[in-house]
Amino acid sequence: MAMFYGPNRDTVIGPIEELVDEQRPPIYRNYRYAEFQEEFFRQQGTRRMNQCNVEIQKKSLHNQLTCQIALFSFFHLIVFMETASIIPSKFILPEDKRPHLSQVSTLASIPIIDLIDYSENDDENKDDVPSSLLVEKISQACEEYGFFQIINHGIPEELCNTMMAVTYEFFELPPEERNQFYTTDHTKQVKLFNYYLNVEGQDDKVSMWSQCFSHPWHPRENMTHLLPENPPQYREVFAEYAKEIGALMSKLLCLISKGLGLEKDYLEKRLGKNPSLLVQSNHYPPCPEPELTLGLAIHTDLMTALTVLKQSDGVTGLQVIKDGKWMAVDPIPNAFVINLGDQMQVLSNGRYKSVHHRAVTNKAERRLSMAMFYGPNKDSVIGPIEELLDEQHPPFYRKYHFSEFVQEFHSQEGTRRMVKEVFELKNK
Ligand SMILES: O=C(O)CCC(=O)C(=O)O
Ligand SMILES: [Fe+2]
Repeated sequence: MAMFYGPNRDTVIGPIEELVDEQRPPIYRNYRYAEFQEEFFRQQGTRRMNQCNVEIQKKSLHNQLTCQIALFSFFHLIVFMETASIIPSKFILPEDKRPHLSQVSTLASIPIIDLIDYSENDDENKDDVPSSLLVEKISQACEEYGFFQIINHGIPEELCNTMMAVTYEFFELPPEERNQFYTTDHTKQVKLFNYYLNVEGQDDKVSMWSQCFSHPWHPRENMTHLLPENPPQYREVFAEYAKEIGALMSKLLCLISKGLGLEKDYLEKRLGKNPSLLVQSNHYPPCPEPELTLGLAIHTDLMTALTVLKQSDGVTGLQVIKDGKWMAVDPIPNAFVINLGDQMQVLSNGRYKSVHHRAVTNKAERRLSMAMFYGPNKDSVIGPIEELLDEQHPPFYRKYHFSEFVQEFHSQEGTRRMVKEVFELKNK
């Protein structure tokens, strides 16, 4: 365990004047420590930040500043993001990848669907019969937007608020404590990591202005002991939250199955027993230059069928594409954002959309989002649902075991991933 003691960002560093005379002229010029940090980030190659023992010895001809940095780690990246007043070039996107915030539509919105209308009748089996009007609304949202928000979903507001507060507390832990979860090993169950964007024609990857924390959300018994011990309530609150989200996911899968004209338990069965259930919490510190950065790059939720996302109240950041234009998904108090992943697009043979989205940063406030993912069991066979196919509707994808998709996903590491495209048939 290395304990570091470095200068304040504004401290001027250079050869101590008392040690300099005519026989020993200065061999370094003075610099502000912030400038040294900027130079450090500028010199980052394509290495991953998990290489905790990095040595760099490089002479910058430009300013004759020689850096020799040992033991620089992810720890510093976290500290830097949380205290920065200028942003290092490592986070700066090339012009064509920037968010162009003034062009984002704030007037349009994704559908808002009230789940209070869940059931059609009031008898004791009411939960078994979802209202056909609701089924229709959700089906339309899935076809047109691939995204919608739900209100009156039945999950206690206080539990959601506590979950968000405790997750914030996790990201507030001292970096050296949070850092124990940092890894780039994707096989790790519990991980803290950064996303990068590979830019064509550029050696350096651009880092996203966020930190992400991911772990399974079920089965609880298998993983509780792996979750953070700090904040002390994390394990307990998360277990309660996961239980509620699990029940909500079942309802949503039932509504979506009905929307496709299938039995209400079709999708849950098709996705298999022991589905892949992961949570990803994304923490976005305030950013001095929102126009130059992204919190999360444009993506679809590749490995999932369904995502239930909670976002911080009052802080906007999520944006989705609709008709080629970016649209903000402003948070509604006590609502969830629901979106479909690539597995649902394949299952519905392209009828329901997995839509591109991204997260942008802002100067004023930090933001947190918590995405709960529901993906197939690794042995499940995914492909266009047979009942949706006929002569007029030929399959657009070939069938695959989900494990095959996962393998393809990992083999495309470092590229702009096009995974479901590998399984496309010529009919498309
Ligand atoms: O921060 C957000 O709202 C977006 C999160 C997201 O898209 C994801 O975790 O996949
Ligand atoms: Fe996403």
